[in-house]
Amino acid sequence: MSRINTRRVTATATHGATDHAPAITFDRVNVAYGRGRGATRALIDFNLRVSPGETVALLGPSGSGKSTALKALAGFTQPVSGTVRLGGRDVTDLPPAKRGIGVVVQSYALFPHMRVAENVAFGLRSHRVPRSEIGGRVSDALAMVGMSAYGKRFPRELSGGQQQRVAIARALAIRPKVLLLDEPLAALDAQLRQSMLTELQQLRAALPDTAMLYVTHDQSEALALADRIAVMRDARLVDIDTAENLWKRPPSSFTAAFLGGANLLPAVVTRVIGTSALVTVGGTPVTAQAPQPEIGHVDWESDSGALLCIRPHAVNLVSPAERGAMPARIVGTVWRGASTRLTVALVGMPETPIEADVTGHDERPVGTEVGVRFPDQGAVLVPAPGPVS
Ligand SMILES: Nc1ncnc2c1ncn2[C@@H]1O[C@H](COP(=O)(O)OP(=O)(O)OP(=O)(O)O)[C@@H](O)[C@H]1O
Repeated sequence: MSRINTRRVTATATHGATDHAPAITFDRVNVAYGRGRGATRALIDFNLRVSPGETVALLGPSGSGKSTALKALAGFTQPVSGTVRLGGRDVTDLPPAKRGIGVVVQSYALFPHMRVAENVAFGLRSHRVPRSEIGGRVSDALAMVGMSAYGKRFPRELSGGQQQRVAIARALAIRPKVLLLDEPLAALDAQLRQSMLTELQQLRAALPDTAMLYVTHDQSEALALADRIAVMRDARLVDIDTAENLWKRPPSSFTAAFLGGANLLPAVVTRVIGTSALVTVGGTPVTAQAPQPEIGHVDWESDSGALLCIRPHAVNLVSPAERGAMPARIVGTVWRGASTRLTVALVGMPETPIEADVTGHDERPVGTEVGVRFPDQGAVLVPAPGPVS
C-alpha cells in the first residue's frame, strides 16, 4: 500500500507574487565558482521557466551544473549575472530563508539530535509560523509521507527511505509553491528507489499547485516524474521538451544517448519527404523519421551525413538470409532476466556496434551470424553533432 497520502494540499501564496507568472524563472543566469582565470563557469546563460504545478527534471552528467541551478534558485549561491524569479518576483538578492522554497537533498540533512517531529517543526519556526499552528502543520506533513507514527523517533532510528520521507515532510511543512529536489533517491538502494519513485509520483498528484524542479542524472527517474526534461551539458541547457518528445524524437545526439542509451549509427541521407526519410546505413537502405524541432529548422540535405537513432528494444534480429537484412555478428551477450542485451557488429561497421534487446533468455553464442532490421519508421534521424561551443 502507498505510504504517501494523496490528499491534496494547496500551497500558500508568497507575498509579491503574481498569479499568471511562471512559478520559477531563470533569466540568463550565470554562476561561477572562484574568480579570474581559475574560475569554474558552472552555469552559462541559463534560461528556464517552470509553470505552477509543473515538474521539470534537470538531467545531465556529473558536473554539468544541475545542482548549481538549484542552489542559485534556493539562494545558496549568488549568480554573477542574470535574474532568478519566483512567481514573477525577483528574488536574486533575497536570502534563502526568505524565498519560501522547500528543498530536499540526497543526504537527507536531518538534525541528528532532534526527533522527527522537531526536525519538521524546525523549518516552520525559522519561517516564523505561529506556535499554535506548528503542531498541526507537522502532523499534516508527516501524514503526507506516511510517517505519522514516527514523530518521536530520532533520525538514527529510521531507515534511509524513512529519513528521506521525513526530509520531504520538512520541506512540505512550509507549504512551498516551489519544491526543489536534488537527487533525493540517490542514497537509496535500487528496490527502495523504485518504491520511493512511485510515492513521489503520488506526492506530485497530491500537490497540484506546487512547481517542482527535480535534479537527477538518472534518466528513468526523469522519465517517470517530469512533465518536461531539461538536459544539461557543460553548464548549459542543451535541450528541453516533454519527456515523450525527447525520448521519441531526440533533437541532439547527446540527448539521444543520455536519455536511454540509444544506438547512434552513421547514416547518409538519400532523400527526405516531409518528415519521412530514406537513408543508407553501411550501404543498406533504411526508412526513418526525420522530425523538425519545435524551434528552428533542420535541413536534411541529400548525400549529407546524419545519425540514425534507434533504441535497443526496436532493433530486430532476424535470419542473416532474410532479404534486406543487414549482415551482422553477435559480439556480446548479457542476460538480464526478462530480456537479453545482445551486442552485434554490422559487417563493415565494427566500430559502431549495435545493442539489441531480445525478450527472454537468448542463448545464441558470441560469433553467431544474424541479420539486423529496423522496423519501418522505427528509427529517427538526429543531426550529426557539431563542435561544442
Ligand atoms: N563550491 C564549489 N566550488 C568550486 N567548484 C564547484 C563548486 N560546486 C560545484 N563546482 C563545480 O561546478 C561545476 C558544476 O557542478 P554541479 O554540482 O552544479 O554539477 P552537477 O551537474 O550537479 O553534478 P553532480 O551530478 O555530480 O552532482 C562542476 O565543474 C563542479 O566541479
